[in-house]
Amino acid sequence: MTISVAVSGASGYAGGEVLRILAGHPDVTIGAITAHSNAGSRLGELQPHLHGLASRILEDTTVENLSGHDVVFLALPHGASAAIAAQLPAGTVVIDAGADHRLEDAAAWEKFYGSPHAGTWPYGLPELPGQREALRGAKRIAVPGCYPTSALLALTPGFSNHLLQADDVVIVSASGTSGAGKAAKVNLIGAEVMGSMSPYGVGGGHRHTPEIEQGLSKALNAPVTVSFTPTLAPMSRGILTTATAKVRPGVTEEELRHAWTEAYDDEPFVHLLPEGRWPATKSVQGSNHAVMQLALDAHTGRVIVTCAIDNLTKGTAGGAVQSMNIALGLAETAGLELQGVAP
Ligand SMILES: NC(=O)C1=CN([C@@H]2O[C@H](COP(=O)(O)OP(=O)(O)OC[C@H]3O[C@@H](n4cnc5c(N)ncnc54)[C@H](OP(=O)(O)O)[C@@H]3O)[C@@H](O)[C@H]2O)C=CC1
Ligand SMILES: CC(=O)N[C@@H](CCC(=O)OP(=O)(O)O)C(=O)O
Repeated sequence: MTISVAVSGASGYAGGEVLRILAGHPDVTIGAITAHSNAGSRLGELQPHLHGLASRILEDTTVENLSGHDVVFLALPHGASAAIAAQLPAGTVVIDAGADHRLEDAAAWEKFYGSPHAGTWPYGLPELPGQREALRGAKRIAVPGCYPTSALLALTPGFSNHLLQADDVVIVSASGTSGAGKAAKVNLIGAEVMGSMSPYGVGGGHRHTPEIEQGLSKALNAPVTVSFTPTLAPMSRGILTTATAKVRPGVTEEELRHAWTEAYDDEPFVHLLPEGRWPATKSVQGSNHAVMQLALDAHTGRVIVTCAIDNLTKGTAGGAVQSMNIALGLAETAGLELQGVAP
């Protein structure tokens, strides 16, 4: 079976990463590739690493150009995907890398994104409880944000097994600058970023806070509140998330390790590392894997979980392709046999 796929936002980081993965996918042919200001350009000028697709021309991102494919990936700025998605045929699998369809709470959407809520689609993080089943046969998929991917993978086993307290969750993440997209911004230029680290969105203001709270609250089946601080790190890609929460009285490190092992032992892309080894972003760079480690800090009664992903792969395009594979009944790992890189 060959699946025809269109990729919008193909000049950007997320769309480019979708193409990098699809170029090696055994069941896919790449149809239309579209952009906005770069429509009309050769892909090779904008994504020089995609050698096999270099001569392809970017078309305008229109419903007409995206129609007629089995699957459409939307890798567009927030707010741009909902209008296009609404006009694509109901039978097409539409996978939105943007935030438009992630949140269930319309008020939270309006507060953090400042526009009307477009609705909620099945969430493309199959490792969450029940989520793989929800993605089977899905025609619309919301790809999680990159920070929520790492944070939810880090803490979900603790909440779904009722091992953690819900009101004192602290998450600090460091991200490579590609997480901010390809458009030129002064805070992302080399002189600002190289050899320097700085937080942003401090004090509950980051739009991924409600997305993380939504996921953890579902895992616990009760409200979870989160303090989330993102940090810009001097690297091009990768996320290292450190998530901590108070454990419930009497919970031991052995119980914690057992819960995380049970959750991820059979997962092809999520790994609790052997005891004593801690995650590094480089070991997952360019791959769809997430690696994590945990410890119980007996002094404060907190579990510390550190999780590394590649923001563009497991955090966006890899997760998107993994979800597509599940939705279409393909092998879940198809096209995703990508390894990390050595230091
Ligand atoms: N970067 C990351 O780590 C992650 C990104 N995402 C999401 O993926 C989406 C794309 O992000 P990213 O690739 O980083 O961003 P980029 O800025 O790198 O790319 C944006 C893409 O959208 C196109 N575009 C810009 N404006 C419009 C418009 N008005 N209508 C249609 N297309 C438009 C651009 O085309 P052109 O270049 O031709 O102007 C470009 O192809 C976002 O929603 C983001 O939240 C999700 C998880 C992680
Ligand atoms: C470094 C950086 O700027 N990161 C982005 C998150 C990127 C991402 O995953 O999320 P979305 O899909 O929700 O855009 C940010 O903080 O907004």
